[in-house]
Amino acid sequence: MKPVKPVKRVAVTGAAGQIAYSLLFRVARGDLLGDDQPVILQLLELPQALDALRGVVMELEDCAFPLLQSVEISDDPRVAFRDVDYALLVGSRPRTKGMERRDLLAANAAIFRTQGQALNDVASRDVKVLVVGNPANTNALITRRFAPELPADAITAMIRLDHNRAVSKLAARCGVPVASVNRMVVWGNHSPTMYPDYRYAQIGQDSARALLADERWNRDVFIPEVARRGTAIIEARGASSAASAANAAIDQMRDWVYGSAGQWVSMSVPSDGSYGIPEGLMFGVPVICRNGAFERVTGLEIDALSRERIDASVRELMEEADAVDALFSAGAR
Ligand SMILES: NC(=O)C1=CN([C@@H]2O[C@H](COP(=O)(O)OP(=O)(O)OC[C@H]3O[C@@H](n4cnc5c(N)ncnc54)[C@H](O)[C@@H]3O)[C@@H](O)[C@H]2O)C=CC1
Ligand SMILES: O=C([O-])CC(=O)C(=O)O
Repeated sequence: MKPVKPVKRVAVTGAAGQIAYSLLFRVARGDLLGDDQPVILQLLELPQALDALRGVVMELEDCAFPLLQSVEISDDPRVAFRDVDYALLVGSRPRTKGMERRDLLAANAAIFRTQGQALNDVASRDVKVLVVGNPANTNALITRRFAPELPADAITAMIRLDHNRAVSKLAARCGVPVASVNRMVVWGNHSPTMYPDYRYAQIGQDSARALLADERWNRDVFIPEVARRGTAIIEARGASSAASAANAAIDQMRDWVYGSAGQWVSMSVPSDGSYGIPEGLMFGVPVICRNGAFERVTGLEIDALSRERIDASVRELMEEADAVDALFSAGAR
């Protein structure tokens, strides 16, 4: 038996929602932090969802997870975030048919301002925060803006679901196992402007692009279908992706904590100004995780298509950032 480590506190917001219904059970059984890491779950919900959340807690209890030390619930972020080591910010309003993520901006700006302030004031100084709730990149920008005392790289947004979708699609097209694909990149916003980019992808030791040599499939199938996959799932299921989103949240946070074993993974992180992405913008880029930190992959060539796609996401995120500025300067403070 492995030695038992000191307990870690994991906050999850939107804990009575559909993503959390997949996420919490996997965190409690060790999929996030490992099978020798005891956890305390600190769950945040809106007051009207606390009864439903009590039902979820009963189910967690009924699993008798050996690693789950306790579960606390609250409708106050200053309680739910106290001393947390990891925070998964899932709670917000999901997009429904016909809505784009930008439509959700105003409602969510207030939520992520309050939660940013609470993290700033009461979370562990080493906290790692992953924003899942849409519009994820801009919600993360707001969280970061209101948590100025946390380290610059403490807050990331999720683009791992798009990364996983891109890996899966490329593997299927090439008829290879997903595990043989490395160096996939998804740039930009978690929205239809994202840019899934397999120019550097490897299948085993080989270049995917050399193996595939199908630029038409790239432009007409791969990029649009990965970018619109969330919409396709809403249309098919009548609800937005949940189990795959929870899985991606675990993948992104686990790699951040324990490392990506030399693999490139995509994460939305504050831009350092490289690749022509304005500094500070929360933008999907390739990183390698090691020693509890992410390192941006540098020096990739940006060709004409890549420039066009990256610039589209930059424009969209700049517009969202301007809209947030306008909201806060119009009295939301
Ligand atoms: N970044 C990504 O790749 C993905 C993001 N999403 C987004 O994740 C979010 C959650 O999705 P679902 O779980 O399906 O939604 P859901 O509607 O099933 O659950 C959301 C939960 O959040 C709660 N909530 C709302 N405001 C809150 C607040 N201020 N504090 C605490 N809890 C709050 C609600 O009461 C609800 O229980 C949505 O914004 C969705 O669009 C979904 C899939 C992928
Ligand atoms: O599209 C949505 O609203 C849900 C989502 O983010 C995804 O599945 O990628």
